[in-house]
Amino acid sequence: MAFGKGALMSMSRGSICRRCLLTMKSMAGGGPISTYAQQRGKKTWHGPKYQAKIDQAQADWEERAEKIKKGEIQNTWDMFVERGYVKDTAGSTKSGAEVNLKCTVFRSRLADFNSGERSHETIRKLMLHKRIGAYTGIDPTAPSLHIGHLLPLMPIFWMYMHGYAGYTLIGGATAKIGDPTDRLVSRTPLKRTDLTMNLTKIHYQLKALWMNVEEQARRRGFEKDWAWKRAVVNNSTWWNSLPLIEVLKRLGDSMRMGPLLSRDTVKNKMSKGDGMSFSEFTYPLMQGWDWWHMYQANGIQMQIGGSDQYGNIVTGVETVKVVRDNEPDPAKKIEGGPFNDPVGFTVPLLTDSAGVKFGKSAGNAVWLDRFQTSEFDLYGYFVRRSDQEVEKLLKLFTFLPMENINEAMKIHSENPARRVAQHLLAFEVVGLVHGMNAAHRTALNHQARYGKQIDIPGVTLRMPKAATEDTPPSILDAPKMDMQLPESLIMGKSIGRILYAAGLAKSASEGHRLATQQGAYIGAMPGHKRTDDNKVMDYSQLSFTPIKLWFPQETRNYLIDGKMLILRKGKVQIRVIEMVSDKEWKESGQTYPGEPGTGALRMLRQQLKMLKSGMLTPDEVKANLKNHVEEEAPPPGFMKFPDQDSYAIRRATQELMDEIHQKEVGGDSPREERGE
Ligand SMILES: Nc1ncnc2c1ncn2[C@@H]1O[C@H](COP(=O)(O)OP(=O)(O)OP(=O)(O)O)[C@@H](O)[C@H]1O
Ligand SMILES: N[C@@H](Cc1ccc(O)cc1)C(=O)O
Repeated sequence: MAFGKGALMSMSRGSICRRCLLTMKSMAGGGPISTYAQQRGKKTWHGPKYQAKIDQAQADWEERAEKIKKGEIQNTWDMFVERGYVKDTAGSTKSGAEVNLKCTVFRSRLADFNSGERSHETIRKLMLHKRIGAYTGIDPTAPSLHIGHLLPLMPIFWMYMHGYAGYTLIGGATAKIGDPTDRLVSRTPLKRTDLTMNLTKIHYQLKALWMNVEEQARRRGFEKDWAWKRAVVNNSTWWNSLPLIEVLKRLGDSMRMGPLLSRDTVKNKMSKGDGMSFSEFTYPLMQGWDWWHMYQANGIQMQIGGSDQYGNIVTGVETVKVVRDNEPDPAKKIEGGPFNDPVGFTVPLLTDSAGVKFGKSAGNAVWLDRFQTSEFDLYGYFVRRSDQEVEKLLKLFTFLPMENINEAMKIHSENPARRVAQHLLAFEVVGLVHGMNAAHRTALNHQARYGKQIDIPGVTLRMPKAATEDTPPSILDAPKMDMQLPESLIMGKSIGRILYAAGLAKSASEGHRLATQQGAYIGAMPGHKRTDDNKVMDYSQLSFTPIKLWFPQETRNYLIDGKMLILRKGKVQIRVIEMVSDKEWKESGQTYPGEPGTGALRMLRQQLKMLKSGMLTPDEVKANLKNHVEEEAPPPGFMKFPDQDSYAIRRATQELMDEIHQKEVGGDSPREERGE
């Protein structure tokens, strides 16, 4: 929240002390519009238009709080409790008593907070008064999110739809250490290329999820306004440039060893497990520092996690307060107190039928990546849930209002065998994870496969239009991101050919065009110059730089760990390419577009051979070629192949056409007639 003149004037009603003024400003502005600079009272001036937006957002928030108080709308926190999202809460108001309540205007609001009350109540009031920001973090220790991750993400998504800031964090830095929580044996260190692959895939998965959240918000009638804020962040962004001395001074001096050593994870791992490394021991402090970073930079005052994260969240609350209160520069100090203290909560753990936490470590994950768990299987998983748990899951995993859930459960109870509630749940989850088109398509596929009419309350199933060439590529139906390509291509061929082979261009020449027009990107440090030694992307932090037309031998400079290349076209078409030896490539039986001796060229030569030997007639050859030839009518005596740009293909086509001509009409071939 900035100190525009207008805001200051409108704030000057009553006698507000400076500290309360600051608190009030951050309270109303909160997540999206209050930053560390602003909370610590640094005056930033905005233009009148921007200021008007801020004032409007603040007025809307206060109006909303009034409506909640009158019982006209529900406090978001109460909704969380009602739907079963809240397991344990963290953060208390003890420091609230320290706030100086001299001013008259603000006293009543601050008085809402009682010193030492339960964090549950504090959060409720905080969410009433302040547009806070919240985050949940995920370490990219697997190549996909799974349905267990959706659980802490759901309250983040709900908060976004209700006007709070929703942040999703990828732990590029923390994944290098590995969270030791609840483990007796340390995690196997991730290979650098695996970490890069995982974080690239999870980054785009989260982006797709957020797009679907927007779709769900529209579906449910939430009106998006200027103050809504969401983000996908990676903690490598700050850890890669954070001096150790700053962490030790701001945090290390004040954190006491006693409480850290007495944590169950530490005690158990040391006494019953394989011991604890120093970096594992500091993991919760890293997570806490993440929170501090986003607290001061983005107004993120809340952290949400699965119930196994409770200890880390409690340590995080402490970390944020300690680092905040250790600010040596008085001008930068952020006030403590009920409006500014960090709070958090955990969601219950989603378990399988044997009561085991769903997750990658337990090996029972249901993945959100459609190439790991198909849309059909994800739908099927939710259709199979029992009658006892379906209502609970509808509350947790859908944005359906409670009235709709109650109504659906009523219809369900009339004939449970039809599994109406389960189909509603499956339809909504597939809609959230893969988009509404996928939800309709998958439900209809289920209907066709099992031959039973599916009834989903409030939904008329429709087959979505198939994507066409002209439909802009969407992140939701993007092809598989990870692929392999052989060394001879990556190390020896032009970048245009590589783009073609990776499926990012329709032909090698389009690949070249992309490279000359800088329409494609490579995973690399941004803004490098041709002479830079270190162009390679940091393996824990995704960064892109436009591809230029370079010599084939240049591509090797961009290989991550000598064997991985990341390419991007547009915003969402990504390929994470593992370079394999030519021998491995051959053994795998794969081919890539434009591969010498494969595809069109090989087929053309084969057909020519068989035509010449009389094994095939000209009509048979034409029929065989049909699928390979481009749609548009070719000029007479000529066939157009998609990758005709290649000289070899052009030549082979011509030879074949000549042979067909000779066989059909005899005499000279068109080429000979033309004297070529
Ligand atoms: N089954 C689950 N139920 C609820 N929350 C979960 C579940 N699985 C993961 N989470 C939460 O998702 C967030 C990220 O979890 P994390 O990256 O540790 O995934 P994970 O699959 O639990 O990993 P691992 O099994 O390796 O510990 C954490 O807040 C975690 O508590
Ligand atoms: N420790 C969390 C992931 C996480 C990482 C960094 C954070 O800031 C927050 C959460 C987990 O393993 O589940």
